[in-house]
Amino acid sequence: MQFTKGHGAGNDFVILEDPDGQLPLTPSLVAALCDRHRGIGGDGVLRVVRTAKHPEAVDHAADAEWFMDYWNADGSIAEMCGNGVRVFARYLAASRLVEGASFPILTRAGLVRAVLVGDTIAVDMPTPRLGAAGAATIVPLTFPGTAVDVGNPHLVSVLPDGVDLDSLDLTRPPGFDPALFPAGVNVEFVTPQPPLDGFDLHVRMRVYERGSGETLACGSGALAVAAVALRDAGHETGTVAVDLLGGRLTATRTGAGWTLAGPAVLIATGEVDPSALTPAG
Ligand SMILES: N[C@@H](CCC[C@H](N)C(=O)O)C(=O)O
Repeated sequence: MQFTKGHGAGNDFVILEDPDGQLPLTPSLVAALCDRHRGIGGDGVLRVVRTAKHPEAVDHAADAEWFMDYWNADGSIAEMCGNGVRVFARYLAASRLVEGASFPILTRAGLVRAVLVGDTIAVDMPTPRLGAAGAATIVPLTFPGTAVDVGNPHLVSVLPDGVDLDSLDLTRPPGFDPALFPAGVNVEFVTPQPPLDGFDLHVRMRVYERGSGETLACGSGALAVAAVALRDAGHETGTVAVDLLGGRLTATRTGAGWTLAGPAVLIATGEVDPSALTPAG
């Protein structure tokens, strides 16, 4: 099985090109591929499949040629991946599966458009929808937060003064209210940062991702964090610098919608023998 490995701000993916949707991809194969000791290793899998050839996407075949079939490292499926979609775009362009520097991609959270500008890729993302108040627990502490829907679910918690972002133990999943997030949630912890030239707001965040654990970056999470930061600052629009363990992402809200910009890098290609992988679980 041919694969490519890539990452966006350290959020890393195994990319499988499967234009006709014929790969027998299963949760256990995805988990085995993403295993960092016995597999290739990754926070998730991006299957590159023609929209016309995927049952979840075929109705939108006229809107985009390619569908991002995204899987988390544990083999679960998610609606959106903000870093994944940039890496997906980089792969499409590098493999000459698309023409030009701007093209649509179908995701489970809807149609987006990627624009390639040098090392950076900007994607017009789903508008984050702010929801109910919630809370994230890292025993013995509980942090109030806000539910944010970016196509996938997020819980954004701005840390109170005196709590050091770097001190949080994210080796285990933070607790959350399952009634508020019946399908699970990605949990972001945030601290405001000093102003930065060229940005309206500047924050740092760490994330515990549903299905993948703590990752170096989460693009949809950065968008959720930016939406909360703009709300808290009383801004209708603006550009937010979001610093993550793996680097900086830029989230911008204009009157026309939201854009997420950042790096996307392909680092390797190879061949993996699925029969040599250790089944997950
Ligand atoms: N890392 C991604 C988000 C991937 C999906 C997430 N773990 C979920 O289950 O919703 C990003 O960059 O947005």
